[in-house]
Amino acid sequence: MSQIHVRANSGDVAPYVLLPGDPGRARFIAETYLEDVRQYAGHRGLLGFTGTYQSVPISVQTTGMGCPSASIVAEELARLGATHLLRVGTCGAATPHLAPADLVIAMASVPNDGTTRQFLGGAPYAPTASFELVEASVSAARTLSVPHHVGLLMTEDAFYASTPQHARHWASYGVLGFEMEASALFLVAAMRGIKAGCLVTVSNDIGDPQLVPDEVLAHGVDSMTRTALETFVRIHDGATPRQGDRP
Ligand SMILES: O=P(O)(O)O[C@H]1O[C@H](CO)[C@@H](O)[C@H]1O
Ligand SMILES: O=c1cc[nH]c(=O)[nH]1
Repeated sequence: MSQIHVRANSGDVAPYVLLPGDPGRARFIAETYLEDVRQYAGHRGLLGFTGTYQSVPISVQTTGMGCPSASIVAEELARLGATHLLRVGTCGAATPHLAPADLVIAMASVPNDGTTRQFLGGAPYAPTASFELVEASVSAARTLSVPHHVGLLMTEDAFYASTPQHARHWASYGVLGFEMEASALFLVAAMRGIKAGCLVTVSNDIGDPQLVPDEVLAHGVDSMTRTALETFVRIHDGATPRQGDRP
């Protein structure tokens, strides 16, 4: 049955789904890295594509910006049979330790957003990435020689509310970068019994409207995407019995 927002049917979406916020990035990833691609959704600009990477079926689904949209997409993907969701996004750096286009592999995200608050009724909760996805992402980044940081993000609603002072305050608690979807993806995945992870590349400093130069960000998106695809290959290979494995 087609979902209300992600207008796809069961069988359209692969178990492994990359989640960019930006529909342009979804199309770019699908057309650049996947083979045998077909677009399965486009309603409301939530472009979705399925293809293969090294023979592993993989989808790329736009989340849109912010937790309300990302939580809808995650819920509908779970209903469509997705088992592993891996965000491929951008973040604002909270600390000078992060350079432009650096890769961050999230372990968890501070939920400074209204969507998780509504789901949880205000109860305290720590939205956390799947260890399987974190471990496979770190391993993939190491193999591909992609420099990376592993740690805490903050998810927020109001892009323009954050200031450098706010960022430095949260950096003193270990927050590396700010973005707008991870907390809801981690929570919805936990509620649905599926796995979620989040990779982000640094597009700017918090409170600084200056984006990193296009060619630098393109390099960050490429490194992040290759890391994400290799992550899914590892998980798929680990889950698929090879010849000689015991039944
Ligand atoms: O580049 P994406 O994946 O959209 O991610 C970040 O960029 C948007 C804000 O500019 C928010 O969606 C934020 O999370
Ligand atoms: O949420 C975000 C994403 C990228 N850059 C920011 O400053 N904030």
